[in-house]
Amino acid sequence: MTTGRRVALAAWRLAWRFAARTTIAQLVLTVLGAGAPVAVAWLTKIVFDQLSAPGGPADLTGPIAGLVAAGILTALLAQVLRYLRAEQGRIVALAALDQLYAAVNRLVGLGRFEDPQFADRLRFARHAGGSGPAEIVAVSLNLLQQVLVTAGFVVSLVTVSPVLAVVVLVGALPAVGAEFALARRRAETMNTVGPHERRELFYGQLLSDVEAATEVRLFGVGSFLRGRMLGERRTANRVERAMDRRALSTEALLTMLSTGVAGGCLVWVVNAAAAGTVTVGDVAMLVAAVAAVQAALLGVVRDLAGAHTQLLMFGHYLAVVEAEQDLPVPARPRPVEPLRHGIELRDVWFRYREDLPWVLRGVTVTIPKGRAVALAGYNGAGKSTIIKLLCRFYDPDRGEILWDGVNLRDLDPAQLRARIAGVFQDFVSYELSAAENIGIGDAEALTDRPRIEAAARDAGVHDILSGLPHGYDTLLSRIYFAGDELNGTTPGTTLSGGQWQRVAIARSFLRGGRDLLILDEPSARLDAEAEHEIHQGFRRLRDGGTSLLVSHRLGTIRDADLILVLDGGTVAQAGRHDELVEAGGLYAELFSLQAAGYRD
Ligand SMILES: Nc1ncnc2c1ncn2[C@@H]1O[C@H](COP(=O)(O)OP(=O)(O)OP(=O)(O)O)[C@@H](O)[C@H]1O
Repeated sequence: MTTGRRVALAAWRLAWRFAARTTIAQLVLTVLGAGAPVAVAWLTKIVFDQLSAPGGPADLTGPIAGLVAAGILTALLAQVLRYLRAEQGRIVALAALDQLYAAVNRLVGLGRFEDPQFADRLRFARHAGGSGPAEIVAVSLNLLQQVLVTAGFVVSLVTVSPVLAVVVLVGALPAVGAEFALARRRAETMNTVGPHERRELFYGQLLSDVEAATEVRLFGVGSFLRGRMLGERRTANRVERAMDRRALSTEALLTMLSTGVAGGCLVWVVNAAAAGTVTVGDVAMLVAAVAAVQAALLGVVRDLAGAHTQLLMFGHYLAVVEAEQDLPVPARPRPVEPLRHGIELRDVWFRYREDLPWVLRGVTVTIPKGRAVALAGYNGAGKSTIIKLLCRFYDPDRGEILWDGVNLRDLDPAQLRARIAGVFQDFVSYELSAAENIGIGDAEALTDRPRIEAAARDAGVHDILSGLPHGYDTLLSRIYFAGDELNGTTPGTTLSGGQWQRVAIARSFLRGGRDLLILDEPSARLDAEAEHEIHQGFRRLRDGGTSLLVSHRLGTIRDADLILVLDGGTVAQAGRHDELVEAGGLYAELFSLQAAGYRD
């Protein structure tokens, strides 16, 4: 099956599954709608023939009543069809949107999100995927209508002159070919323009993003970014302009061709009527038929061209919805049991892509249950990478990671992650209420205010949040209005960097009792007193539990049971703080540099 047909069938299947009734209703109205213009042409012919009949006109009540009924039906059908299309569009778009984001959520790893081609597909899918199925159905029904109209008029034309029927049909062929060629080019244009539009959007967002506003102003890079953004737009415009010019010249030629054919037919039929070989009614029929067949055929071609673009867009949607997992997930995963012995990285090699250098080169370490392990090392040494591998956002290229001896690849990633709590270096500040910002750490606790407040207390942020204009219900956002009943339309409030970090920490406290606590620079933005308090909190939280802490502030990891020093993609040193300081080497060097920094 060709890709186009497969995509069209998928769109129909979706429309059928979620909006069968509106689809059937449209189908019926489409067939009725196709009969109306043919009936009007025949009734007109009858009226004209009767008027010019030698014995004077017969009773015209029937044909006239038929014409009035056909006129009313045509107008009504168009309106009802428009409503049904919109309704079907709403129903199917909702289902398509749901399926799209369910598919995005299903992706286990992070790899696809970092793939530019996938990002482009996702953008197209988001943009057109929702409306795609309904539009494809509408285009298919339009096509059906045009084909029925054409067939009806061709049969009618044959009764006047079979030759003319052939001339009208053949005259439309170049238009069919040209419009198809244009459609293919339009699709290529969209693919070329896509990456430029994505970058244009990125620069536009930077220029309007509240987070970036400070640096953009301080560094005075607004004009630079605007220049880049306009550059991308200009490139996209150049490609689109070339396409539009080609379309303009082709369509102008096609219009002249169809007008020529219509004119030729008219001259012939008028001469034939003058010579008495055809009736006045035949002239009326031919004029209506030529116009209708040309319009219908051009409509068919344009619909097909439109369908081509829609199919391409919906093809991107399907590609996302049907995307295979970036990481293999076992059909029958082994249950993730509570950690009993520990997590082991065995000769782990990893790089983010084949064309990028190795980040980890044979890392072998054990994180024993109930122990606090810390990772230290230069920037870019691979500390966060180890954390991402432990959460199975990526798989090692070589070697394995074992949870009590079971390879992470054999576990269900969602179950594995349910056993992990953590604060990430690049934690998210959600544009949600303060309570939701914490509650999101454990979906079950989203409405459990006492638990949320207890977590906030442990993270030292309870007083700050309860002092906000609407307490925990305050929207933490600088860009959205709080639109709910409680807050009316007042703008949201935001927090300082350290306060946001405490909220992220509270989120992790909400997940207390998990088997593994991961802390990647959890206190980088905190003041000294807060850092001290928070680390006390972490100590309590990890007491008896297993934790992995990454911090450049070596003072915060000195009481870890095991410190691993990463260098050059391997574990260069391992031991307790005192042992490492005594042994000399990288850790001792980093520690004495930091200590000197505090003394000087
Ligand atoms: N998503 C990614 N795609 C490609 N390369 C990446 C990606 N994430 C990290 N890297 C690269 O992998 C290397 C290790 O990064 P990682 O974040 O693990 O270091 P780190 O030790 O945590 O550093 P830091 O102390 O600065 O946080 C770096 O060279 C980085 O550029």
